[in-house]
Amino acid sequence: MEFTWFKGHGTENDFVLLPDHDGTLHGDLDPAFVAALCDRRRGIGADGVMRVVRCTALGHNSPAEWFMDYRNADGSLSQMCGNGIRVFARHLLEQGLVEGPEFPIDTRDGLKFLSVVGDEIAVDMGAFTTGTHSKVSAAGQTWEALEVHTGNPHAVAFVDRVHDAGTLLEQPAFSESVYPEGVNIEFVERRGTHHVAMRVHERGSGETRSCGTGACAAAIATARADGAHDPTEYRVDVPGGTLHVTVEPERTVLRGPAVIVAGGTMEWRG
Ligand SMILES: N[C@@H](CCC[C@H](N)C(=O)O)C(=O)O
Repeated sequence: MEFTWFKGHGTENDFVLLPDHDGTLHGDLDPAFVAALCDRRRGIGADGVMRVVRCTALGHNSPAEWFMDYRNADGSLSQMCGNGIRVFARHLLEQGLVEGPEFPIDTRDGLKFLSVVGDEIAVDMGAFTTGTHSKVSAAGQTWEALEVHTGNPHAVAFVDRVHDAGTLLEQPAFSESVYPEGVNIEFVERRGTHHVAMRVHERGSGETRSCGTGACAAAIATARADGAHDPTEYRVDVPGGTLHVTVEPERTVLRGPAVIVAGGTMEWRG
């Protein structure tokens, strides 16, 4: 198989982009191929793959021209990726496929609005919901975690130090009755006023260096603990850099760096 590909990241949450403007590639993107592509030893290496496809090619009647078809490193689908969509937006801008500085992109979680803010890209993530508390465990410790949905499911646990979560090489334990479809788990440490640090174990990808929907979930849980009602911006430090999340009563806006670092054509022989 021959592909055009690009590689990009947002705070080191990294992705392979596969342009498939007219939607001919879909049948080839089986989970085993995606997992091989994302493998850091036998593939290009990434936390996820994004197929860049026109909404019309999918038969979607959308105000957006482009659809982000997102897959995790194990080949599973997710509804939304906050860093991925910002990298996807950078790709569209660099390739002249959209006119900036503001434009929509469609996702499995619906339409998202992107904007260029200086060197960074922001995404209006839209509505979120919070739910129940349940327990998560890692490195021999157990914490209460708040259920937050930012397009995909999250469990947010406040810890003394992000280091307390241990190596995160294994899946932290979580409540399968609360999260029957799996969950992204954030370990969040308070650093100061409107400032937290976060590590994340992502559903379908393991520990990653950042997670945009996770940063929003962490900021939502922190705003809730702070009793914040007005729009409040939180700084979220992740191992791969820094994200900013504005929490409003009905929605969040995520902002941070998003870059394309390589691209070319490949003949896949894996
Ligand atoms: N890294 C992403 C989230 C990707 C999807 C997630 N692993 C899931 O399965 O829901 C982000 O930046 O939001």
